[in-house]
Amino acid sequence: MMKLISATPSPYARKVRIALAEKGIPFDLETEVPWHGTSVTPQYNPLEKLPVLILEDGSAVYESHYIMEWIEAKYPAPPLVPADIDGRLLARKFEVLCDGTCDAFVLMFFEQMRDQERQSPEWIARQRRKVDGGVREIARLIGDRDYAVGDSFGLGDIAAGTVVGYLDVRWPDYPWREQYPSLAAYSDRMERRPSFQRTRPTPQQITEKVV
Ligand SMILES: N[C@@H](CCC(=O)N[C@@H](CS(=O)(=O)O)C(=O)NCC(=O)O)C(=O)O
Repeated sequence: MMKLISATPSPYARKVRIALAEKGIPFDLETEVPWHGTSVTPQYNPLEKLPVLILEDGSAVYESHYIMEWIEAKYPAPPLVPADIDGRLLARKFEVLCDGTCDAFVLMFFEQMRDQERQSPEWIARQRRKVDGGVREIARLIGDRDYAVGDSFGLGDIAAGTVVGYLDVRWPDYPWREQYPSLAAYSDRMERRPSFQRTRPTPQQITEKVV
């Protein structure tokens, strides 16, 4: 059976977990803290990042957007991207926008883990601007739509739903719900899907020095 290396808060890993659940693909979940010396992630990904999908032949598929593309290519039914090229491209654009928003948050999160006097306020402000801009654009694209792309659930919803679900867990004070009530209602609808309910993110304790 395939195995997915994951971490409890990871929005990137949650995308893959949701896709596998929506397609009914069985897999073993291996949860770890990739920041700890005990992490097995580097054995499978030279970039030392999870998620990593380990195939039955032992080979590894890594980088969440590529794992999502791999899953869609190998297990096309039910589709998570539209058949039309513009719909497919828009779904991928959502994933780029949402992954990038998470990336900026992660950079800010770890900068703020540094001793106060070693933190760069300029760097934090730059990353915060990207998180604000990313969430603003996600809210604009979603508007008051039922789904991110077209008229059915898919990759765009997985990407958008996981990034705001991640902010709820990692940055509970971030006021995106007050700023974007339609996005908040959309997120609440997504979180009612069984694939989202089974993959709710939770914080992890990082006990080793990372920065
Ligand atoms: N672009 C990567 C980002 C993955 C990523 O940053 N993973 C984190 C864990 S989490 O932030 O998703 O919880 C990681 O493994 N970090 C370890 C490292 O960067 O060395 C993807 O989309 O898969």
